[in-house]
Amino acid sequence: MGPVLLAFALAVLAWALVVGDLVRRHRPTWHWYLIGYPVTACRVALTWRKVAMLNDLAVSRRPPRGLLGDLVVKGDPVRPIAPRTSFPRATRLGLTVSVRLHAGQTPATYMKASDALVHAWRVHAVRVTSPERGLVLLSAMATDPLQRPGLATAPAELLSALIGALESGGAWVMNLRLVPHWLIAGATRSGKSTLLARLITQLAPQRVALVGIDCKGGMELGLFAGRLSALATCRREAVAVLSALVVDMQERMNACRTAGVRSIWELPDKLRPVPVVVLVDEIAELYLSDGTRESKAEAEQCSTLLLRIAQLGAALGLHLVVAGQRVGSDLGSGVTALRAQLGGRICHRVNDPGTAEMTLGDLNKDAVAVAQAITPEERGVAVCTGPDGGWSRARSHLTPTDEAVATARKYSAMTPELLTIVRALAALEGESK
Ligand SMILES: Nc1ncnc2c1ncn2[C@@H]1O[C@H](COP(=O)(O)OP(=O)(O)OP(=O)(O)O)[C@@H](O)[C@H]1O
Repeated sequence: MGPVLLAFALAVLAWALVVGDLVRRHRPTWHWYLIGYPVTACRVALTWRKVAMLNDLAVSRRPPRGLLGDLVVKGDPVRPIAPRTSFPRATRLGLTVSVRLHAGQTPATYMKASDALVHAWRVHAVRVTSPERGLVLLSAMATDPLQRPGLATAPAELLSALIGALESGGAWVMNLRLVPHWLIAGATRSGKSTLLARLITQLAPQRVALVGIDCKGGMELGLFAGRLSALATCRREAVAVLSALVVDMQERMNACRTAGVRSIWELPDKLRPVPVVVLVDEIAELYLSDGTRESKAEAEQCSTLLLRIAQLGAALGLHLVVAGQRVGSDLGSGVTALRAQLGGRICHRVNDPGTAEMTLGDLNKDAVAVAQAITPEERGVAVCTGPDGGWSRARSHLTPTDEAVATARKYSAMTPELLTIVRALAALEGESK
């Protein structure tokens, strides 16, 4: 009987392994709840004390010095106590543990230890947040949720665009009413153009004017020309378009002043001008100068005009979405000043640490580190800021170019005419003839 039983046990084990592997591949959530979560929860419980001690999360109630006879001796604190944790709670493909902070500790200490937790718990990532004073929440993710993000949904609102999915599984939404201006950074092939295409397809069906500034000869934004109220393809045209927008902005200001309101959103529907979203592809093209006086003057003009629109445009329905491969202070002080006005930030994979720092550094140092860890294979993955001041990893929904172009064409009849800009561009054309 012995060998028969052994063979039977081995067969059951082999069957369980095969079924387990099938479930893991085809039903990862079931696999997580049945096997992954219990195993990881045990790992959290068994390793917590050791990880806490090795990463300075544990503290000793006794002072690190004491008296030995007449001698004062110093040494490592004895019997350090690890912070109290809650029972690990399962989430979809992850778990959360809340930790009560020792007096004097801050969430930053836990952020530093997150890498050690990743290895000890054998999970994809651990994020640290602080939902209330004295408490940190450690959220562990078993796998990268952005590898195959689900299609998130969000309510359709004016000036709001569903861009993709957040690491938490929620919808990644760019709402220009909540955050009026945005900076998007990313190296070549990181997913910037795909994101801009996604934004255009989402805004195209709305009563919104889209203005493009693409000084790479209009190669990217030119594809959507049918739905653009104006397109500048060189810096000279950009200056004309931005100057016309500033004139338009002054008219909007006058309209608000006459009606005694603070923003165009308080104007009656009949009087409210159409909101304008200015999309700038490759910001560096506007700021770089070849050293000639004319080029320097143009760069300075662009810088001043963009800054004016960013400073005053939000209440007047003028919004900036500025994208670039490299955003650094070497482009001039104007870029740093502009960045301060662009509250929304999106950072894809970047080539230089300076760009990640410039995009996210003034908001959150941990977000910079996470953006720098995005690999070339993770196209469309970015670190984005939210309206509440927080940040998250996210991935845009892949919108193929032909689909975006078709959508722009479909809604081309909805393109509002911005007369000031059309006249400015016509005047420029007249000058060059
Ligand atoms: N969200 C995404 N999911 C999957 N693939 C993506 C995603 N976004 C972009 N890609 C892929 O990455 C490639 C590069 O994307 P994209 O052209 O948008 O990059 P880019 O940053 O604009 O590059 P460049 O500056 O050279 O134009 C494309 O082939 C696209 O299919």
